[in-house]
Amino acid sequence: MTNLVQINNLTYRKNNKTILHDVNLTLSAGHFVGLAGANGAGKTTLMRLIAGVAKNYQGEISVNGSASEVAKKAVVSYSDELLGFSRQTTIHDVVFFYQTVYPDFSLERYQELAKFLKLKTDERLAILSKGTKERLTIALTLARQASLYLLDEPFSGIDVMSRKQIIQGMLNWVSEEATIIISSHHLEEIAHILDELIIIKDQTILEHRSTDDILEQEHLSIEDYFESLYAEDEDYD
Ligand SMILES: Nc1ncnc2c1ncn2[C@@H]1O[C@H](COP(=O)(O)OP(=O)(O)OP(=O)(O)O)[C@@H](O)[C@H]1O
Repeated sequence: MTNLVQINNLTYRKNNKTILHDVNLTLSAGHFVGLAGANGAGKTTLMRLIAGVAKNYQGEISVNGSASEVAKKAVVSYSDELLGFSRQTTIHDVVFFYQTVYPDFSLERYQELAKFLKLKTDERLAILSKGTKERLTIALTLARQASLYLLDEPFSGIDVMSRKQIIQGMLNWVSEEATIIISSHHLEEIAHILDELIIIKDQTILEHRSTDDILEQEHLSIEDYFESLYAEDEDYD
């Protein structure tokens, strides 16, 4: 069976700086995967590469067996902070754009998500709070019927009570065959829904392990295990 994501010997440089070096990763369908790492470790960059947004890398990245950017964009749902829309654009206009561009975008599913996430249709992006923008990004990303969802720090501006509800809700919104990668600096909040954890350190994937394995073998919580791998670094905040 074809792996959902297959990365071989990936190295990515930008402006003469090596951001990721010799990354190898295999992901299969139907898992919740946490992506952890310190600030600047390369989490966003890795997501952009998997989504086909970042280009000019060395090595191989394939999704559902295809390395083409068009094929990746067709099966990977990734919304990077509503970039590209003017401040005057309304939520309704953004939704219409998604419907037009992505054949797998389900308006019915978006409406369910928007109701749950308390989004209004007529508001302009300019007046949305950080948390409301994040809610919109979550709704747009999950309203596609994709094979792979990438959520990059989706909850940083969302209040704690809503965060818990949204994290729980994600278990229902994403189909069992899909895989979802979530990056977060608050592993303790998402640890209970994760099947696997990826840790990026020193420009590469230091660990990719099942969370059950970490809990059983290391006798540490997911967040304590992550912190233990970074513990030797004095400048880690
Ligand atoms: N255009 C660029 N040119 C050079 N370096 C860049 C560029 N964009 C990002 N970087 C660097 O790439 C590294 C990885 O950045 P990235 O945003 O992927 O990290 P991250 O793990 O998502 O960080 P955070 O947790 O702070 O969001 C950082 O050191 C950053 O400074």
